[in-house]
Amino acid sequence: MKTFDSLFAELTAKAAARPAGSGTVAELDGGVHAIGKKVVEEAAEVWIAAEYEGGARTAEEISQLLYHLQVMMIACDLTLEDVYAHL
Ligand SMILES: N=c1c2ncn([C@@H]3O[C@H](COP(=O)(O)OP(=O)(O)OP(=O)(O)O)[C@@H](O)[C@H]3O)c2ncn1[C@@H]1O[C@H](COP(=O)(O)O)[C@@H](O)[C@H]1O
Repeated sequence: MKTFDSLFAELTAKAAARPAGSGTVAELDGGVHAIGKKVVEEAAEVWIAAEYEGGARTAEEISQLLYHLQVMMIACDLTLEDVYAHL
C-alpha cells in the first residue's frame, strides 16, 4: 500500500523524469495558480463527502486532496521535511 512518503517519492521522480502521459507533470506545468484551484476543489469535496457521502467516499476524497497537496509541495520546491517541521 502507498504511503504519504512513498507517493511523494513517486511524484518527485515523475516531476524530474517528465514521462509522457503523466497527470502530475501536466498539473505541474499548469503552475501554482491552477494547482491551488485543485487543492481548494478537493478540499471542498472532502467537506461535502464527510457531511453527506459516508466514510468510504470521504477517504477517497482525502486521498485526492493529499495528492494535490503533494503536487503543490513539488511546485513550491518543498520537501517532506519542510512540512513535517511544522507538525
Ligand atoms: N493519487 C493520485 C491522484 N489523486 C487524484 N489525482 C488526480 O486528481 C483528479 C481528481 O479526480 P476528480 O474526480 O476530483 O477530478 P476530475 O474533475 O474528475 O478530474 P479533472 O477533470 O480535474 O482531471 C483525478 O482525475 C486525477 O487527475 C491523482 N492523480 C494521480 N495519482 C497518483 O499519482 C501517481 C502519478 O500519477 P501520474 O503522474 O498521472 O502518472 C500515480 O501513482 C497515481 O495513482
